[in-house]
Amino acid sequence: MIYTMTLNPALDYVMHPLTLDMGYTNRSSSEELYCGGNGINISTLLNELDVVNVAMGIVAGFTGEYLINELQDAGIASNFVKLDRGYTRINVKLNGIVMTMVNGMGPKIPQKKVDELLGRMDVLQSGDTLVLTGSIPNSLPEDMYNQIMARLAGRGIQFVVDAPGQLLMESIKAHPFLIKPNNHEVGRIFKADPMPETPEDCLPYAKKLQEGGARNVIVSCGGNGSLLLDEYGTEHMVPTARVRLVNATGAGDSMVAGFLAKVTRGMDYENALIYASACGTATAASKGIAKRSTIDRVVTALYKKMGREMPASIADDIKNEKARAEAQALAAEGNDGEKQSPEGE
Ligand SMILES: O=P(O)(O)OC[C@@]1(O)O[C@H](CO)[C@@H](O)[C@@H]1O
Repeated sequence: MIYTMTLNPALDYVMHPLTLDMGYTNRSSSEELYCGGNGINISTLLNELDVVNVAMGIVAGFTGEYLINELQDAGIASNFVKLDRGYTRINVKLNGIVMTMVNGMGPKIPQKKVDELLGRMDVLQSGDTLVLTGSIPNSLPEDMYNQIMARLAGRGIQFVVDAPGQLLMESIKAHPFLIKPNNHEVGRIFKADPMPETPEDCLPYAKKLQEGGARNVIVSCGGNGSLLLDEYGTEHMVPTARVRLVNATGAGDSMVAGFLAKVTRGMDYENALIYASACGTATAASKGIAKRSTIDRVVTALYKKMGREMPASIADDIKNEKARAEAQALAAEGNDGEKQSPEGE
């Protein structure tokens, strides 16, 4: 079973301002509200790929209630500790000509709620995967991820960490199965000058992260593709399919979800990376986290661009999903027909 941990979840309020003038009232042309926070995005995409998972974390207030209800409606199992005060943050994403984000700080978390969360994690068993991702609220210790991994150490649980800067460097000491920084994060960690932009540029830094303890290191490089330095020392580099950018929020999380969805079902690392890259691109081309139909389209385009044959398991999956969607559309048409018939009896 895959568990995702979001210590500081959010509702992502995406606004589309036509202009953005600091110091003036700006008007948005449309808005959307999504459940967010890295772990929740990963759970959402795993669910889209029919991978059963549990979203864990800490929520508060009316925004936390909304989040839990939305996850439930989407069929995602959740196990969140509820705070007695405060509210889950609302992160504002201003999606104009350039993307500007203002992420909230999140509620204050008392120690007794941290203890409750740690206690709930005792359900994890050998063979489970725990994804630790996203920022840690100010009121929690900086080494929170390490505390969690230390508590669960020796139980045969695989850890995946996607965290910024020092948090990531601390986490790799626990030998996580996978980490996934992006090229800029890697550049900042190692004070690289110039910034690494391509998978090739990132390779020396991925090696350092592996030397520090991480087993598999994926570095995403936006439109320049991605790199996986796997635990056997093999380097995999994959380009990105070309799409029209709609909203990059959650693209990195979608990569992690796509990779896990495939490796936990036994796929080799190279093809899992290609699939992961397609999931990230599909989300960048979507409003919110990508739907299955977009992922299937992007993954097909990416294999074509690479001039490679798609593994049979992915091709079959796409065929089955297409047949399911067509059957569903037909059934819906049938229902509409019934409703429209004026006096059916
Ligand atoms: O403030 P953090 O925890 O660093 O990042 C949170 C966040 O920006 O990351 C996700 C995208 O990865 C969004 O859903 C969410 O708003």
